[in-house]
Amino acid sequence: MTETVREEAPTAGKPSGGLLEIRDLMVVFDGFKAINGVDLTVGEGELRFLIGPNGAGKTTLIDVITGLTKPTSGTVTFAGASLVGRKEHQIVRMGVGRTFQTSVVFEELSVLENIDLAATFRNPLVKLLRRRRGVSDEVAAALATIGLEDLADKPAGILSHGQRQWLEIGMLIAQGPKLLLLDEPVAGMSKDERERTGELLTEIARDHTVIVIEHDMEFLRRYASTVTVLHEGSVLVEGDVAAVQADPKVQEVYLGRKKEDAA
Ligand SMILES: Nc1ncnc2c1ncn2[C@@H]1O[C@H](COP(=O)(O)OP(=O)(O)OP(=O)(O)O)[C@@H](O)[C@H]1O
Repeated sequence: MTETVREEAPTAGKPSGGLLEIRDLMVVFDGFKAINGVDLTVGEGELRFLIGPNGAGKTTLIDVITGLTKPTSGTVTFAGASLVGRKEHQIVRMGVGRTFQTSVVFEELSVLENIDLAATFRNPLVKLLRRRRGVSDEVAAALATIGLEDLADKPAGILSHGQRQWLEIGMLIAQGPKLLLLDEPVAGMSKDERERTGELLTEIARDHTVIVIEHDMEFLRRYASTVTVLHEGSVLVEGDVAAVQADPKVQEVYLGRKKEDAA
C-alpha cells in the first residue's frame, strides 16, 4: 500500500502546513535534557536546515523522528500519524528516510546494486512479486538524480567521498520517502562537490520534504531558505537565513564561534 510517493509536487518554498509536526518534545538521558521542549513544524515541500553548536541536540532530534531514540515526552506527527513508539523500519515504510554520518553503502556491490537493494528494503513484497529483470523505474530515477549513471556498474568501494554521499542520497530516494533527513551531507566535500550537492538538494526538494543538518555557513547562505537553530536542546531562533544570521542570539551561541564564517 505504500508505493506511491509523489502524488503531489508542492511548489518549492511554499509549505502547505505541517507534514512533520513536533510538539513539546523532551529527550532526557540520565537526567540530562538533550531535547528540552522542542516545537517544530516542517511543511510539505520545504528544504529546512537545522543548525546549532555541538551538542545542541540536532542528531538526537533526527534520532527521535526516525525511531532510533524514544522521546521522554511530547509528540511527533508525520502526515497526520504519530511516529512515537514505532520501530525504525516502520517509520521508513511510512516514508521517512535518513542518512547517517557514517556510510552505509556496500563496497563490493555496484552503485546500481546498492540503490536496488535500498529500494527493495521499503517494499520487499512488491519487489519480490515483480521479479523484474533489469532496472526498476525508481532505481533508474534515483541513479539519474544523483548523476552517477556512468558509474552504475562500478563497485561502490571505488567512489570518491562526494560520490559516496550522493549514492547514499540516491539509496534514500529509491526508497520513495516523502521526508528525507540528511546529517551533514557536505562534510568533508570539496568545493565542487558541495556545489553539486547543493544543486542536488534543491532538485530533490522539488518533490520531497528535506531536513538537512549542516554546519557549513557558506553552504547555508547559498542553499537554505528557512533555518532552525537549536541550542541546548531548544529552538533558539527560526527564520530565513539572513534573519537568522543577523540575530544576536544566534551570533552569540553559534556564529560567534565562527566569526569569519558569519561575516
Ligand atoms: N545516548 C545518549 N546518552 C547520553 N547522552 C547523549 C546520548 N546521545 C546524545 N547525548 C547527549 O545529548 C546532547 C545532544 O547530542 P546530539 O548528538 O544530539 O547533538 P548535536 O547537535 O547533533 O551535536 P553535533 O553537532 O556534535 O553532532 C549531547 O550533550 C550529547 O552528549
